[in-house]
Amino acid sequence: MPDLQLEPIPRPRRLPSLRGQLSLVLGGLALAILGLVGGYLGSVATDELYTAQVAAVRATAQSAAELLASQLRDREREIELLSVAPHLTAGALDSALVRDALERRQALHDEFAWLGVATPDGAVQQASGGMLVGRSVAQREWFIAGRERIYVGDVHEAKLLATMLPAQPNGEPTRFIDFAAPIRDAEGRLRGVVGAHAHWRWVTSMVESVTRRQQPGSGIDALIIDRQGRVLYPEAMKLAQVNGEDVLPKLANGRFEGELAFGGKTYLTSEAPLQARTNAELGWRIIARQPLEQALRPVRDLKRELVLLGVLAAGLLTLAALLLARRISRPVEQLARIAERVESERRMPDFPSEPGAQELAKLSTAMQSMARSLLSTERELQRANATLEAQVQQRTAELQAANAALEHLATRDPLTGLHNRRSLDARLAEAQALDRRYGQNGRVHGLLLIDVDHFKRINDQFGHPAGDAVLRQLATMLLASVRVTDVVARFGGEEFAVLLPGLAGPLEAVMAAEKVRGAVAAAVFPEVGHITVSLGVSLASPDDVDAHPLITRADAALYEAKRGGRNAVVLKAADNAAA
Ligand SMILES: Nc1nc2c(ncn2[C@@H]2O[C@H](COP(=O)(O)OP(=O)(O)OP(=O)(O)O)[C@@H](O)[C@H]2O)c(=O)[nH]1
Repeated sequence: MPDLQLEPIPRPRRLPSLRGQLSLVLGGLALAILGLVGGYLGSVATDELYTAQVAAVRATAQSAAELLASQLRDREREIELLSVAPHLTAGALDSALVRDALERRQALHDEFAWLGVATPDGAVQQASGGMLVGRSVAQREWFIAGRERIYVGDVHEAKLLATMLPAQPNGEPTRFIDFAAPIRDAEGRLRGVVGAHAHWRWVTSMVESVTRRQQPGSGIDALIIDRQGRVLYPEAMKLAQVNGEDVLPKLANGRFEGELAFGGKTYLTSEAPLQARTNAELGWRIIARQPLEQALRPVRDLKRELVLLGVLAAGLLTLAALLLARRISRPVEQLARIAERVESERRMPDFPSEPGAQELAKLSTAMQSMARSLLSTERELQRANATLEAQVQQRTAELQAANAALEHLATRDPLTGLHNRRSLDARLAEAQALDRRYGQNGRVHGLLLIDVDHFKRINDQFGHPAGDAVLRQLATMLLASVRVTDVVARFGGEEFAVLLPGLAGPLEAVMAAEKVRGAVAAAVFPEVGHITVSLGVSLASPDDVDAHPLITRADAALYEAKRGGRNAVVLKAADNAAA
């Protein structure tokens, strides 16, 4: 199987988290949409509000103008009806009936300060409260006009009546607007003039009632200006204008419309003409105005509310974006953790049962299958590894045993189990090397060569197997007679050798040889009886180039022992050694 070298997985560089990116994108998107939609709706709404404020100001001006026009027309009709009343068109103008009629009218309409009738030359004949009776009104505008037609006159300060009437509660001078109509008899001849003075306060209170109806705190007020552009109402502006102040704005198109500055303050302004429905051709204009600052307050309030709402919505959207991002990223993070656990714990973890989305479910299933396959492959590999290891151990043991057997075969003699000649040669070489290295302390190794005396006869007399048995018993005896550090070997045929390492001198070697000789001579060999051995002894010499001279010397010594009569030990020293 080829060795799979896997590239190490590169560590990813530090990236922003999926959750962070999702939050940023979703939150940013939500905020952008909110900003666009909010901005658009805000601008539409503020435009609408501004238009509504303009409409409210215009409606105020128109309402006040219509109310005034209708009320003036009613009073005008009242005077006209009075002028055709039977007790005025016929009968004496100074009768109590006339006065009664005038006072009834006054009681009905308390805005009338004075009602009276005058002769065609201006002498007052009868009047409410008897005021001005007998006085002349011939020079008064209302009288002059009233002789000809139905008249509604401009506002003016009371002259003759000023002292007769109670003062105005607000301290303003008593002002009137005048109504007059000619009194004619059945033939259409002028019998006199009926006139009435209505309080100016009645007019202003009508305007005030309209402005009062507006939203509290709206700051809408109204002005009345006459044909010549003089302010009639309110009183403070009128006085300021009389004193030469520039109380009215400069008009570009002659109309009080739009944003105009009154005395340094900007107002949203609209005007309505007092419609001349009957003979009232006063030419007044009713101007409604609202401080721009107050007109724009709802717009500002709306903007502030929109901003607050926007911030709140942005907060909620951001929260929603965070939650959504968390909902999307959590299963992914969970799967990543599971993958890490598969790697670290090497077991199948629990996968989420509800991954949250179809794609995530697919990913989860794919990861499960991958993890299962990986873990199962790994387990198989582990099993195979374990089997392989056991096999390797077994094979190693077998190999070691075979090696040992081989070693035994190579180094041991099959009949006796002793070292064979090859092994002895190796040990002799080793002993020589050791002597060379550590020989300074005088210790040397020696060699015994042991040969059974007349072994041929044993074979001949008792048979070859009995000879083998003698050889095996001899091997056992040799092993028992020498030190464990000595090496006993079968040298060949019926000849044995003993390597004696670390000898203090030749005597020690001879003693070992004698011990062997004596032991063999004393031993009884089954079937064969007694036998003897001859021994040649030699000690290694520093002059020996290898083991061969040592063996030659031992062999020579053995030969001498045989020749000397057998059952003997002969030492053969090296040529340079002392015998
Ligand atoms: N039974 C048996 N005999 C062996 C073995 N190896 C050698 N021999 C015999 O040992 C005998 C050795 O005889 P010789 O060399 O003539 O020496 P010997 O009879 O011992 O006489 P001396 O050594 O002179 O005392 C031969 O007859 C060999 O056949 C063996 O493994 N088993």
